[in-house]
Amino acid sequence: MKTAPQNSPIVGVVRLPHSNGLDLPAYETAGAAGMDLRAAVPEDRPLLILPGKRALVPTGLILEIPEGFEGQIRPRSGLAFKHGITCLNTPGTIDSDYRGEVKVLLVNLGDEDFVVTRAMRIAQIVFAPVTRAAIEERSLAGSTERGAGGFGSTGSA
Ligand SMILES: O=c1ccn([C@H]2C[C@H](O)[C@@H](COP(=O)(O)OP(=O)(O)OP(=O)(O)O)O2)c(=O)[nH]1
Ligand SMILES: [Mg+2]
Repeated sequence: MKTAPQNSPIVGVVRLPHSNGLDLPAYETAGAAGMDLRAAVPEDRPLLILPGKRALVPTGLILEIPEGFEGQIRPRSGLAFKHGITCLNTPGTIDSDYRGEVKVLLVNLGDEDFVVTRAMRIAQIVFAPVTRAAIEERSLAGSTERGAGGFGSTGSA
C-alpha cells in the first residue's frame, strides 16, 4: 500500500521544470515513516561531493505543507552506512509557510568521492505535527530533583 490513510494531512506539491519526469515523493512501503526525495540534478551534470565537502541538492519541488505540520528532512541510512553521506543539518526543517524549492544539504563524511545522479533518492521527508508554544518570562525557575545537572550528571553507565 503506497497511499496514505484517509484522514492524513494533504501536502501540495508544485513541480519546478527541472523535476519533470521524476517520481514525486511517495511512501515506499506500507509502514514507511518517510517519503524518499529525489535529486533534480541534470542528467548530464551529476553533482560531485568530495570527501569532507557539502552540497545543496535540488529536489525541484515546492511543498505546501498544511499549517500545524512541518517536514523533516532526514538522511537515508543506506547512503550513510555505505558511503558516509548524510544530511548536514539533520533534521532539516521545512516550515509550513515556506514556498521555495525544497533542497537537501548533503555532506560527504566518507573517504571517497560521491556522485549524485538525477533521480537518485538522496534523503527522506517525514511530516510531523508541530506544537507552537507561547513564551512567558519569569524571574525564577521552579526547583526540580535534577536542578542544573546535565551533560552526564547522572553518570555514564
Ligand atoms: O534542509 C533544509 C532546511 C530548510 N530548507 C528550507 C525550508 C525552510 O522552511 C527554510 C528555512 O530553514 P531554516 O529555518 O532551517 O533555516 P534558517 O537558516 O533559519 O533560514 P531562515 O532565516 O530563512 O529561516 O529553508 C530546505 O529546503 N532544506
Ligand atoms: Mg529559520
